[in-house]
Amino acid sequence: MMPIKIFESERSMAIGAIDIIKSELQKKEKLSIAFSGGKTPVRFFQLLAAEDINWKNINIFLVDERWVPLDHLDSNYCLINMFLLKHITIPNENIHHIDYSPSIERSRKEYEDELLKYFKGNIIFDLIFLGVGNDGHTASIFEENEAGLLEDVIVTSSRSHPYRRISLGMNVINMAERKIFLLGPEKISIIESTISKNLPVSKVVDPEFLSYIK
Ligand SMILES: O=C1O[C@H](COP(=O)(O)O)[C@@H](O)[C@H](O)[C@H]1O
Repeated sequence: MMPIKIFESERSMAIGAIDIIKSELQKKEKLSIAFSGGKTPVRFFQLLAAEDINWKNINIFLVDERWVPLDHLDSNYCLINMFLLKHITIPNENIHHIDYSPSIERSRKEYEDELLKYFKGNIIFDLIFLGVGNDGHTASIFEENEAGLLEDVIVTSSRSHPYRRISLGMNVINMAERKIFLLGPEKISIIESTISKNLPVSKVVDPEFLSYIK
């Protein structure tokens, strides 16, 4: 059984996640945070947007993205923008999205270069918020994407999911100071079975799991 912090409701899980950001902000002047997309973090984004936070001190990054334009409804950036970014006051330069460039390799490289520039060569996020798919994928790292996992930013795809993807590599995820999974109640059994099945989520070292009861 993996240690999972279980909250009473989706709202209290979101508040738990916000408290992590606030407590890190008390320790550090500036924070780098990478957010995942998907349905699970929507409530978290909505409540976070209403918080009194000095966003000038936070740089926001994407954990992963589908290779689609930023205003495409399947874009993770589009979702984060809809529920968080457009409701907060944050300098444009603090938002680091994964652009839809003419080739996917160019999108990957541009994002990698941006990360290397921001982190001065050593990509160590303060916080990474992760999700898990029903098939045990995390970020956009699927079971079939064993190759290239050591690179900082990778191009991935899956037979069972639409679009090619761009994702932080597992090494970069594991270098982060804290890796926090937000899980709907239906994801608990998935998490519990990932280790025996060796699914991508089981490769995250020292993860923190937050979930809630139905
Ligand atoms: O494909 C993705 O799915 C996961 C999980 O999404 P959810 O809708 O089941 O919460 C997400 O973490 C990832 O960012 C996204 O690209």
